[in-house]
Amino acid sequence: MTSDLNQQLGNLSVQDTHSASGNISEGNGNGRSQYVPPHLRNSRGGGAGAGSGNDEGYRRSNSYNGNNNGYGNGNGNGFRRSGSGTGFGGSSGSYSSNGYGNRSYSNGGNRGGFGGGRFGGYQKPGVGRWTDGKHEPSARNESLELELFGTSEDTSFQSSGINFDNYDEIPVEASGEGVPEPISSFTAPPLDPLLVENITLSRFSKPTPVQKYSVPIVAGGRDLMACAQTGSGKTGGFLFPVLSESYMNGPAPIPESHGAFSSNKVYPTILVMAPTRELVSQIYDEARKFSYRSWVKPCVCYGGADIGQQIRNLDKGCDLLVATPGRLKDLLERGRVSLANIKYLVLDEADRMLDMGFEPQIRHIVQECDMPGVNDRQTLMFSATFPRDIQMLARDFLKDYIFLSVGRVGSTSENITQKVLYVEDEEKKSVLLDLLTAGDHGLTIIFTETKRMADNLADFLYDQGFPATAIHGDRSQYEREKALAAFKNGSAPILVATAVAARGLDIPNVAHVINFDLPSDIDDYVHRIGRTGRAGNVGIATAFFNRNNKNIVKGLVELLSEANQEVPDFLTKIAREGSFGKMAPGRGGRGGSSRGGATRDYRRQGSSSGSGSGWGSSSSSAGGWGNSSGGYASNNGGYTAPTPRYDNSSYGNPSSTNSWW
Ligand SMILES: Nc1ncnc2c1ncn2[C@@H]1O[C@H](COP(=O)(O)OP(=O)(O)OP(=O)(O)O)[C@@H](O)[C@H]1O
Repeated sequence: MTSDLNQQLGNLSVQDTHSASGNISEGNGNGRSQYVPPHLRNSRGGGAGAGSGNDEGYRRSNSYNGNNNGYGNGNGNGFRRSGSGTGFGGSSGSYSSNGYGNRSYSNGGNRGGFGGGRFGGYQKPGVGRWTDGKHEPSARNESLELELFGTSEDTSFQSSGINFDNYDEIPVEASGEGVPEPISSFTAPPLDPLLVENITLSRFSKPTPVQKYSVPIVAGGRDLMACAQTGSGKTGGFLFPVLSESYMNGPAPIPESHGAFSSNKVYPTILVMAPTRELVSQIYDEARKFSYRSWVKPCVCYGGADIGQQIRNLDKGCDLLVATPGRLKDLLERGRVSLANIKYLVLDEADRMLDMGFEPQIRHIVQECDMPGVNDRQTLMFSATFPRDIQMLARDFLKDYIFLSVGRVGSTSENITQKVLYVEDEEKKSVLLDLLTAGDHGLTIIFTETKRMADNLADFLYDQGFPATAIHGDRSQYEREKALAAFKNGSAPILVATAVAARGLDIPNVAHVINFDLPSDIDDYVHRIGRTGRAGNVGIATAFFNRNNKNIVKGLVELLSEANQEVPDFLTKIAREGSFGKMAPGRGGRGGSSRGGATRDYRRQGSSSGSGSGWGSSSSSAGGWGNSSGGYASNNGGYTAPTPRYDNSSYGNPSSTNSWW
């Protein structure tokens, strides 16, 4: 695949030139020679047979009502998520909502009959219980297993790739007092046997580095801030230990002050917060797998969806709540959720949540509601990037924590072959078409900076005969789910996305990520390209760079170098051009210097790492780049210190007034 790309890029002749125009559309001899670049169409008297032949002709409005394009509708299921995986707890209407799993019936702190005797012995398939201080897993259920775990042939499930074992080579740094020894395999003990069975059903044969460390850290009662490369199993990194411990220890008793029969309120043991709907849905799907047959019932809540339905699902019981902060705040205000029993608080993509302006909601949820204080819960933060200022903020949420970094903080996986092309804005569509035409890369995600451009580009590609769909914050939840489903099932193998799809999404077979527009923050680049090259699979990331992206050039050069990727000459040259002190700080800007030093465990700044693993000195390349108190990089490269880069007015998703997403 990589050699295909190289050949393809060679044909494009854009690597080392500042002008990619002119001959790109001609003479690549790849079977789409009739294609005329859109920006040249008028001058050439219209399209030569490809697509609609006019730039104005992007037929589709934002509404995407689905009847003019066949976007992914080949499967006849109307893009609805299949019942599997997103059933919100999925029980049929036959359960009464009161008391089903309601811990107010528990006895002496033990979870009451979750599906147990209170229903004449009926136990919902795949749902265990905690009775009299003991965990009673349910019997196995073949059809549910098939739904949750699929088969090894099923390509809609991510399987680990040829480079999976290479994760073991990545240097790990764990700082903090008393770091426990990592585990080396999924065994019981130390893991709970039921969890090990579920891991086996998931066809995971050995833990990734972040999982190896997180299991004993959490088992030892410690808090954790974990930073590991995209696609390296962070979700399991928090789910495995918190589920395992929960299976062994059961739920906490409901505080007496809450009354014995506080109906209509759930008391989850585990709370996972993440920034976007798609991500919380995905975490929920994973939680369903690993909580199979256990007493732990997962639920998911996010904005933009019917809150009534979510409340009805909560009423059926909720032990592990996965939520976006905005919706959770709403549910807390309505008195439907109590956090009094939280033993484990997980913040996934923590830096992004703060970046998006979620900090007030998160602080409210964590510090001003009824959640146990920092000393009475365990708190885990996970991301592939941890800017220094986010680490500083974490001081309020974590206690005596272990800072774990697998590889250099914010680094990209070597499983991703990165290419940077110099492409002027007006030439991007041409180059994109040639890239898409020249290779069959499987599923491709194309990132744009604005929602408008995402729509525009999806329409353009569609008109050019490329089945594309779009996902961004202005689309309804239904449209977003529909687009993702069409992308996943391959009926629209090109997804044009804004940053809303940049984080956490784990879609099998994404072979190519194209940064049509580069982000203004290098961390965002790291997450975007991380949609490919996951779980040891290989992938390609191509970026269109021009002088408008100068603000991230230094971070980009550093990233490419440390991931052993080719650094094009034009990039090195621009990076040397010297005026960077004035520019937006890119990665380091949210708290400091450049990529290197600013992002290690801030508690150890200036000390040596002690890992002896080539992890090296800390703040090597500050270079007057950024400043330690700097604000967020704004879209246009200026500083706008206190303002969140994204407005989160609706579901914690950037608002429609902000054209970014
Ligand atoms: N131990 C394992 N063995 C095999 N596959 C695994 C293992 N752990 C996780 N995976 C798979 O690897 C893929 C990536 O995992 P995950 O989504 O947790 O990555 P991540 O580190 O959270 O990435 P991101 O930073 O993008 O959120 C998933 O498909 C997951 O099922």
